Amino acid sequence: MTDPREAPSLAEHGAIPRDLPPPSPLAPAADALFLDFDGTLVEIADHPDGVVVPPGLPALLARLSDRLGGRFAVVTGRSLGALEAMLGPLDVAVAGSHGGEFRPAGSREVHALAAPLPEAVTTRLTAFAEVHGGLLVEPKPFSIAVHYRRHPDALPALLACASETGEAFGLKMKHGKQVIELSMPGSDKGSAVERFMQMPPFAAARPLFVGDDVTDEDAFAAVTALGGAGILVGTLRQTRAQWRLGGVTQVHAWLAAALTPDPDLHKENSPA
Ligand SMILES: O=P(O)(O)OC[C@H]1O[C@H](O[C@H]2O[C@H](CO)[C@@H](O)[C@H](O)[C@H]2O)[C@H](O)[C@@H](O)[C@@H]1O
Repeated sequence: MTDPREAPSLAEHGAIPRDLPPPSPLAPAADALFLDFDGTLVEIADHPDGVVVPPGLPALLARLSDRLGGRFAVVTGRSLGALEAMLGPLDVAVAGSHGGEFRPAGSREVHALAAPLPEAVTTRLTAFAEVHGGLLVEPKPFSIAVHYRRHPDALPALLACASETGEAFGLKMKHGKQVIELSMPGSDKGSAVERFMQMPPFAAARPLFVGDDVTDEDAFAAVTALGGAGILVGTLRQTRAQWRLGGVTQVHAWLAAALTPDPDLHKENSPA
């Protein structure tokens, strides 16, 4: 089996993703592609604002969307505002704040898939961060992130505070890469993918989701349930993804190769 679109079920391979084989071109008429941002399209940096965006990345995203007839989206934990602050205005479909914000391709109208985060949550976590060495708080419209990368000793206290705050406000807690996030219920990356897949031009396509973080697991589960496959980026771990790419460099190489026109496509589509 060499095609990620023919991924086996988890039971068949014991939930250990296999290295993605050399890329076959994305099938323009059949595939939908969803990409995470941090740790997938850009390398992880010490600070959320310290990420280095490769100069050709916005153009690459546009080409992927064109190639797939619009069945393409970036699905990130960042707010859409933060994403576009780095990439510039995007015409492709996007979902932000871990599925809380959703925008179809070619539109500037953002749809909310969750209720807004109560201001009191930001107030509470900001106060906590101040007395713990100035932890970095990143409020978003439908979630909030507290980064402990520069203050790892604060993690036990942060977990306790986040857990208590999550219970008090009915929020979901996620433990990402050196970050604790609290999100409004009712949305995650999986529900964002499901929402896209209900809409034209996504409907009936085979979805692939490429992501590195535990917060991408909801999306891996969603694409698998829809007949597609998850592609984990980075080191091996327990995951719902079926396939794996070694890192950001390998993701870019895979995307570049997947964009290469399929020499057999014309033959396959030609009448006998
Ligand atoms: O869903 P993603 O696009 O992967 O976003 C997940 C979170 O990414 C950002 O934080 C992570 O990346 C930072 C920059 O490399 C790094 O400093 C931090 O430690 C990571 O957790 C972003 O700041 C969050 O809002 C996203 O939810």
